[in-house]
Amino acid sequence: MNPFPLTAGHPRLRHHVLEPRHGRAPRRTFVLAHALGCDLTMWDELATHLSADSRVVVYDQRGHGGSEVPAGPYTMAALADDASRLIDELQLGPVTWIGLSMGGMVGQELALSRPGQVRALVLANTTSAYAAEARTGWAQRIAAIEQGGLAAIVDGAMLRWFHDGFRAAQAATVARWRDRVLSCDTAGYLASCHAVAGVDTTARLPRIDVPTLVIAGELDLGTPPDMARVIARAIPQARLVILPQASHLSVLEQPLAFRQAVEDWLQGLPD
Ligand SMILES: O=C(O)CC1=CCC(=O)O1
Repeated sequence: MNPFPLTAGHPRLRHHVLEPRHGRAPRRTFVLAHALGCDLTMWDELATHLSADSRVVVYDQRGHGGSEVPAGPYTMAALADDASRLIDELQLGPVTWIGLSMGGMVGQELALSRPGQVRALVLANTTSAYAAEARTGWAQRIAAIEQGGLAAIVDGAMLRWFHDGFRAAQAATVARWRDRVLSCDTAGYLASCHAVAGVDTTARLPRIDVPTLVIAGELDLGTPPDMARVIARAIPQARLVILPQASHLSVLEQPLAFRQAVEDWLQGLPD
């Protein structure tokens, strides 16, 4: 566990480094980036699994979890710059990036702005842009939080994050993630909404020239499969996998299927 060693003048980011359990040199290095309103614990299960033979870094994005909350609004470029600094300062070399939702947006921006830092990408439950109607939805969400705090939006988030069957069967998990949203720093969440609402990589995606796995949840209402199709069509080396019975937080709803999709894809890549 490494607390806060990042450069003065930039937000300190809570992060953990899991070294490979087999004790030898890491096969790969992964960085895992969480969704809006979540934190690094979103990856507990996948990170444990990947660290059997690889180095895995999980971190809290600015405004989230145990990381600093600089004044907003944030931009996707700033979030990608945070990630780039983390990779540099931990001397991770080119990494395999796994990002879900906001974490996938940061992954796109990082691969575009710092191509030397990314050797492969997993973009899960994410988008490269929002249409006008969805951007209005983000403006409404921001206004609702400014008026009523995170309590005003948390139930809507649970409906987008978890499908009906999961909410019924896994009430304790849903309650835990609901609490996680409510315990977010409100200013950090709001500042991050601005970055997410402004994501805009679609026209640049053809420049991403690393192997990319695009994962969608068939029931995802926040970033539906059509958004994943746009990304997968635009990135030359992309593979698209749509997970059945998965909504927005697909790695929590379908951890085995998510992991299997990643493993199958990794098998076709060089170490
Ligand atoms: O909270 C949501 O509605 C879904 C979402 C969009 C970006 C993100 O990280 O989560």
